Amino acid sequence: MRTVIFDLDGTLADTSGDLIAAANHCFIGMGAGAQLDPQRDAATALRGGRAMLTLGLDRMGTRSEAEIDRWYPELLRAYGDAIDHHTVVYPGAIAAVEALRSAGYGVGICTNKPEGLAEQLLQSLGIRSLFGSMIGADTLPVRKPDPEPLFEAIRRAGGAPDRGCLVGDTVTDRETARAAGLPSVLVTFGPAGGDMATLEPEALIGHFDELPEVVARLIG
Ligand SMILES: O=C(O)COP(=O)(O)O
Ligand SMILES: [Mg+2]
Repeated sequence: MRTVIFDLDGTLADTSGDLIAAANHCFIGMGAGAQLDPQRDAATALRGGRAMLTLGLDRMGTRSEAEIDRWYPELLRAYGDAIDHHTVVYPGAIAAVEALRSAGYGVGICTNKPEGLAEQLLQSLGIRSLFGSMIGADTLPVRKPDPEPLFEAIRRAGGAPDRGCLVGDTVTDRETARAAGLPSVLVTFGPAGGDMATLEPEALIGHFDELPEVVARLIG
């Protein structure tokens, strides 16, 4: 079976608002006040918790790996407590996934969010059952850009590892697909959308309406 694997943050859903709220909770806990702005820092948020802590601690002038390690668990805890207050699925994402399923493709998720939080978010958005597989950052001993989580997401969705593609929003997704020898589709509707073309993916989409046709062209 041909399979389409999706990244989660910044691809299927705009999770930046809840991620930034969790990071700002940490900076307030450090006594420094909110450091990240939901609009201006959205692209950093979509690169994950450690990227947000790095940026905020840089602004405070107190960045260290030890401080990032110390606050990362608290960030995840705060995020899990309010995971779906601001988060929205991108326009057309559900319809595109349903169209791919109807056309006979397997669909799954490969994210660098911890698996438990990714499951919680997908459940609360009501979209978990659309996907035949879900591989998170800690599901396997390795994470993206290692190709193995992508291969495993394809296998668990019932597909063949040499007949799939990855839809994502960052250089990490591009590198994962390249390492797997599979085509990537990058979305341009997110906060870093303007930079996607420089990564030279096999395809770019500005709206999910374009995805079924692009997938058919790339993997048949
Ligand atoms: O949390 C992250 O590091 C990014 O998550 P993603 O892989 O779903 O974009
Ligand atoms: Mg992403």
